[in-house]
Amino acid sequence: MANRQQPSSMPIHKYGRYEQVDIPDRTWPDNRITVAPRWLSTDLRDGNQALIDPMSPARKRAMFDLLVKMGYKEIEVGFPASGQTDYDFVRSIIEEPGAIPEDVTISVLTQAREDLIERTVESLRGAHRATVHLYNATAPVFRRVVFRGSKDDIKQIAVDGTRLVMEYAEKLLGEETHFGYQYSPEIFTDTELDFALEVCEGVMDVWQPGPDREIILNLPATVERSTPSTHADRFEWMGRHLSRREFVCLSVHPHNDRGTAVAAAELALMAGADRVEGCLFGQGERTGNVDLVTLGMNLFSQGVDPQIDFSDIDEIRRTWEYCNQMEVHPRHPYVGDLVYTSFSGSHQDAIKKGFDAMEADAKAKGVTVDDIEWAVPYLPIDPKDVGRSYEAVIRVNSQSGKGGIAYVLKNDHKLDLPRRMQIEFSRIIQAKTDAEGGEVTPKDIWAIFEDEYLPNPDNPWGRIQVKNGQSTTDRDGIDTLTVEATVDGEDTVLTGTGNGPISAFFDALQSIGIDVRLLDYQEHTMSEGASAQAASYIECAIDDKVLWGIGIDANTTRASLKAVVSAVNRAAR
Ligand SMILES: CC(=O)SCCNC(=O)CCNC(=O)[C@H](O)C(C)(C)COP(=O)(O)OP(=O)(O)OC[C@H]1O[C@@H](n2cnc3c(N)ncnc32)[C@H](O)[C@@H]1OP(=O)(O)O
Ligand SMILES: CC(C)C(=O)C(=O)O
Repeated sequence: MANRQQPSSMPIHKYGRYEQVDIPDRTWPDNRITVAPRWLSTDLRDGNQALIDPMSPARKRAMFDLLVKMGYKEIEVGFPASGQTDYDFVRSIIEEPGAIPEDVTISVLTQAREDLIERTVESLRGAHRATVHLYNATAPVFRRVVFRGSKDDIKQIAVDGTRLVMEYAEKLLGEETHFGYQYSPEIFTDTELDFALEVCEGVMDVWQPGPDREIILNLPATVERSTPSTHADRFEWMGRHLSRREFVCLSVHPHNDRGTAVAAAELALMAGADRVEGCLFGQGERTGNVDLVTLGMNLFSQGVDPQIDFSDIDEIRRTWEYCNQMEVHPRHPYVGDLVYTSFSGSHQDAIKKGFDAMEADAKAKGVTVDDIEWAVPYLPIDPKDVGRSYEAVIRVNSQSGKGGIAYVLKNDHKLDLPRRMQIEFSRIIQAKTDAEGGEVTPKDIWAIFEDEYLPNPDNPWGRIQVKNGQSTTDRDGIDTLTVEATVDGEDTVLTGTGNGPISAFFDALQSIGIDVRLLDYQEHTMSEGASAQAASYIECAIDDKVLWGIGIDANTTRASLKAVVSAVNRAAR
């Protein structure tokens, strides 16, 4: 196959290849995610530490309450030794009765330095469920550049740090605190696997995990540098080699430097991870932490309960935007303004047909559309499930076709245009978008439709305005129609006969020199009940023109006569 790409002048010599894992009998590709993992939100820690303007106490509290309301049971609430703001926030939620629900565990991060550990553990006094999360970098470049130490020195930092956490917890925390421990070898993904394992084992030897005493080993892709598949290989390798595996909660903490954090988290779960750390909408250092909303909604869209409530996604977004003082991108999966919207014709056509088919399938089964499997093309989930309406599903511009325009008329005005009329009207809209560019809103579409097809009582246009009509049918089924109308500004009475009101009206129109031939006729009710309106569509040949008219009325005969008038007036317009 020909590839005409040419070498670029980019300085590729500056970058090394990421090392693969030797694990030919990997099993993760065959696994599926069938249940939600444990989630930890680090919005208040990793998310917060990446903000230009870190959250104020009020913004932190709003974020905490949102996370609790959504259903997160593990929440990293800060880095209390970083300063007074984080410390005070942790104290405030512990001290306020009921602020932290019984089943929610708060977690706090610290470096492996004694003074910081003491202050960190102290911040948790009185908490019901709390975890101290200790980290130190283990990756080669950090050993050399940051700590300037050997592997043994670096392992010792982790081991000593763990011992100090236990000592201070023993000293400062009472019986009321169900105390947990988490350790992270920083940039796990750049650390030699056997060394990462050795450090984790050293930490476990101190903590002594066992029944009712789990340890969380969190393996961060602090900077994402490999493909998600290699990331998964590393998780499978660790899962196979860790001792005391049944007491280890293996946690994944991807960042999004390559833009594949979501995939990295999902593949790590397939490779045995039990828990995911991330932030809402992918907030976090640089390109962000993995996006917990996308991960949760990906599960939902596969029929797996994320155990998190995303049903009011716009409220979640509003709170998030207030807390972070940032905006969610319009293309952000599941929440962006444009993610349930199609502009292009073929997408809109398929969406409209999809909605119609859903309705028909549900009707055939005698259930509602909410009871059958979602199958609308181009919409991975039903926008209604996250609190969105169908209003924005189709938006019309120069890339749109008849299906989209017909969808708007059906959805907003209950008008189910016949196919050839859709084509006719979409040409009218197309002429506008070609001439003016930009979007044509549903309001614009309706205004154009009304102007094109319906009488305007304030400013009547066209040769004929019908005021009243009466029809009688004789024993042979012949209709006689009498119509009071204004024709070219003159009040007049038109009479005609035919084998139905429409043909009688055509006959009446012959008397004023208008020759109309019926090509197609369709009608439908627009709503249920006594005050139901009907819409009639008529396609006729008038002189050398073929065009459609529409009539809307509570009475179907009147609706059909109005449709004829609509077509006749359009022909002369
Ligand atoms: C990957 C991550 O996201 S990790 C979390 C990072 N988050 C944050 O750093 C936010 C909060 N941090 C802070 O407020 C501050 O860094 C503090 C208060 C914790 C510490 O501040 P300072 O004492 O001024 O130290 P500073 O931030 O410069 O840290 C560098 C020192 O800590 C050491 N260090 C860095 N990480 C660790 C660690 N995990 N364990 C032990 N020591 C560490 C470095 O080697 C360096 O030591 P040196 O001064 O002897 O060279
Ligand atoms: C502290 C650790 C888990 C971290 O935030 C990272 O490595 O990204």
